[in-house]
Amino acid sequence: MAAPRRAPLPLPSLSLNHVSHHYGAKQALNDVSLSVAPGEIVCLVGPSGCGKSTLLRLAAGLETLQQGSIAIAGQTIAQPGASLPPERRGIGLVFQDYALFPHLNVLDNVRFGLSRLPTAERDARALAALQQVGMDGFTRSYPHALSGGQQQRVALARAMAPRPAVLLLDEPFSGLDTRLRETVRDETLHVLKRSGAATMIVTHDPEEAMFLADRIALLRDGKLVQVGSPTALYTKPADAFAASFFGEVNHLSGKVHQARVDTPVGCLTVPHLDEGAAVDILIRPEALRLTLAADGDVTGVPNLALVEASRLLGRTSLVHLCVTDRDGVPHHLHARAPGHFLPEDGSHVSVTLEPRQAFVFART
Ligand SMILES: Nc1ncnc2c1ncn2[C@@H]1O[C@H](COP(=O)(O)OP(=O)(O)OP(=O)(O)O)[C@@H](O)[C@H]1O
Repeated sequence: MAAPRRAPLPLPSLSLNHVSHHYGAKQALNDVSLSVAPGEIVCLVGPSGCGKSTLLRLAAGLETLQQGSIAIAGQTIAQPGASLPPERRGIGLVFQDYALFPHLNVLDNVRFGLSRLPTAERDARALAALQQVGMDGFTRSYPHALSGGQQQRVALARAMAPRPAVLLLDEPFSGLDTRLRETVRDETLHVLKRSGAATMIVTHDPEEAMFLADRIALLRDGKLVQVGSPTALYTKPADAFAASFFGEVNHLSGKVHQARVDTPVGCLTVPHLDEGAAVDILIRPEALRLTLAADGDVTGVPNLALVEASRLLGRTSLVHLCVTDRDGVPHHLHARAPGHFLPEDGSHVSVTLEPRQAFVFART
């Protein structure tokens, strides 16, 4: 019987293929391949200097491609020696500083990118884009009279008004204070999703990436470390760097014995690692579940820990613990408990380890 015919997968709106880039002797990107599907949001994250902005600038055409190729909707738009200029790529750009024209009002800022359309259509499109971001009440205002959040929304409307297939945003929220940033990025997420554009966002903030992204691309020293859903990067990190990048971790070390690794708070099974291998153990603070030990004699309490300090951090409590391994060596660990859980300094707790939030990697 013939196999059922499947609908062809849509072409990715943006694909970067084997892209490498040097600034003089400095290698900023090393063989990076990444694609963004229509309607998808991909966040580029990584520590400062890892090459995020360079990748975005290459996609935008603001940097000349040296190695690899870039395609939009399956058409190559850049390869070494032959590149379409930024304005002919069908890309919308939003930068950290919004880059609005100070001498143009809000409506004219948004109309700017629509010069090829008849006037009536230009106005209608610009207004529609401003409506999408809730700024249609400010058409006659000038950028200096707008707050940072309002300017950011106008910049987004300007980038979206020509209905580009690809939107590129470089640290779009970093100029906003914490409160405003949360509101604006929530609104932006919904606007971007409605736009249907393939969107690539550069951010150095892992939490922001987890909030916005359908997929996250984690870069380190110009190389892709891992690409996947926020859940995959958080729960199945590719290495110790990826595990530490998306949240605090406790670091321990150990050795594999009979497919297990012993820690002062319990055993972890590691069938994939070689017998005798030295390993790094990374445990998220929320993986340590605490139970108060009864007052008095605590001998025999499993995985006993001494409470050194505890602090309420709002929705969670952070408990500083001292645990002792089999050799009597003390280790300082952080545990995070939901809600209000503040055992007294000097008291004892029993610790249970949630293995899904603990990661073991062979030491390299
Ligand atoms: N124009 C340039 N000339 C020389 N080196 C550069 C240039 N632009 C970037 N670099 C270097 O290339 C590397 C990657 O820079 P890039 O700006 O892409 O990193 P990034 O991840 O965006 O960093 P940040 O988060 O700090 O903005 C860094 O080491 C940086 O110093």
